[in-house]
This record gives sequence, C-alpha cells and structure tokens, in this order.
Amino acid sequence: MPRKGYVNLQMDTILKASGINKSFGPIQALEGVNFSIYRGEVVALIGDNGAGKSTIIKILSGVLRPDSGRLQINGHDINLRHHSVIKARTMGVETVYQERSLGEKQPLWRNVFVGRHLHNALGFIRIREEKEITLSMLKESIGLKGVGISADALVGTLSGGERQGLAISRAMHFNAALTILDEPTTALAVKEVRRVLDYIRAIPKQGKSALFVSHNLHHIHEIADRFLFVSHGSIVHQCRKKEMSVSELFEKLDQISAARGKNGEV
Ligand SMILES: Nc1ncnc2c1ncn2[C@@H]1O[C@H](COP(=O)(O)OP(=O)(O)OP(=O)(O)O)[C@@H](O)[C@H]1O
Repeated sequence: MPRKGYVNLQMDTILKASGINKSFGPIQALEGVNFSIYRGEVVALIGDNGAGKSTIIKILSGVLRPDSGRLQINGHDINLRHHSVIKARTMGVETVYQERSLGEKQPLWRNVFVGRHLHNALGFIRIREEKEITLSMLKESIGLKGVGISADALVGTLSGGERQGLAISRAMHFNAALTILDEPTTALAVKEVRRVLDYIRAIPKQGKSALFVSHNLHHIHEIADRFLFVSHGSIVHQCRKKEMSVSELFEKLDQISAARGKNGEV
C-alpha cells in the first residue's frame, strides 16, 4: 500500500519517449530524444528554429514515424511502425494545430465530431445530440454568449482564439490524456491570446496534461509547469518553472543557441 502523498511516477507517466531518432534524407532532425510527461502538468518545448520541436510533436501525434526509438503512452508500448493520427487519438493523444485543426466551411458540430460521430442503432449519426454537445462546448468551455450562438455556424465565423478553444474543448470531450498544441497563440490578437492561455491552463485542472510549442517565452513561463529545451534534435536541458525565472529562461535559451553556434551549426 503506497504511503499517503507517495507519487507513483510509473502510473502517472502519460507519455514516455526514449531514444527517438528521425532523419529527413541527410538531415538528422532528431537524435536520441528522451523525455516523459506526467499526469496533470503543462510542458513546453523550447528551442530555436529548426531545433526539432515540430518533428517531436508530429511523431507523438502520429503524423510522422521515427526511424527508431520507443514510445509509451499510458504505460503501453506503441508499435511505431504502425503509429498513426487515429492510433494516437485512440490512445488519448490529441493535437491542436494552429488554425488548421478545424475545417473552415463545415458547421461546428460536424467538425467537433469528425471521425468520431455518435451513431444510433440503425447507424445514423445522432445529429441532435452532437449539436447539443457542441453548443454546450461553445457556451461553457469557450464562454460564447447570446441567442445567436449555434452549433450550425460555420467554422470560418469563429475567431482564431475561439477555434483554438473549441479544438481544446473537443480534446477534453474525447477525454484526451495529453493535448498537444503547436504554436497555439501565434497570429492571435492580445485578448484572444489571454483566452487561449486560460484554456490551456484549465487542462491540468481536469487531471489531464498538455504539451505545447511556443516561441513566446513569457507565455511559456506563465502557463507551463516544466520546460524542455530542444537543440539540434535533442532535449539538452529540462527544469521545472519554480527553478527558473523568465529572465533565466531567456538566458538559458541564449546559452543553448550560443553553444549551438560554436559547434558551427546555424
Ligand atoms: N519534411 C522535412 N524534410 C526535410 N527536412 C525537414 C522536414 N521537416 C523538418 N526538417 C528539418 O528537420 C529539422 C528540425 O525541424 P523542425 O521543424 O522539427 O524544427 P522546429 O524546432 O519545429 O523549428 P521551428 O521553430 O522553425 O518550427 C530542421 O533542420 C528542418 O529543416
């Protein structure tokens, strides 16, 4: 029987990546990437352009397959040869891509349930139920108000921040253990940025985890519990927020970039 307050990291490890390698022709994008993500934390990937952040995210979300390495999700070994976006989702890993996560010209309810529609006994989509769930996401999770709010509205009518909110809310609805966000605040107005940061901050409150990439170190410091520094395809440093102030975060990234420059790399 574990002692009170004892944290079983084995049980609380949502995702574990070990020795992940990935090349694109002659370019070694990732080299021996190792890290874990635990239940209820927000983790940020930090690094210069071309460091390997997007490649890591694409491998976790099933878009790309690594050349070698091991990935465990919720303690289960993933067969990386057959990993895919659908498999990642089934295992509880959802990815929210900036702007691209929702199709522009479709009604909101269809986008929320795309690939995962609710069906009745005859195989028909339970449209009314899907619309009701979508409407409650719009009102409760995103905080949209007014009588004109409709699950039939087209995605194109939502602002960038609202789309991010809906995509995050969709991940929560489908019970994602890990929500991955790629540059979630890029190209958003200041007010929208605030809202998206709040949506991300709410993820651990539901006992779930988030991994996000951002170039904005202020945003990273504000919402992440832990920072993973990526350079030249590897995780070169990691620490908890309480170990590093915002200015130290800037300094660390500068140090890593300088070390990279010294090795003759761009
Ligand atoms: N499809 C691809 N074909 C060839 N090279 C690629 C491809 N995708 C990524 N790379 C290369 O792999 C390396 C890592 O790229 P990646 O996009 O993961 O970096 P990043 O840290 O996300 O950069 P950024 O912050 O600019 O998005 C870079 O050298 C990049 O040019």
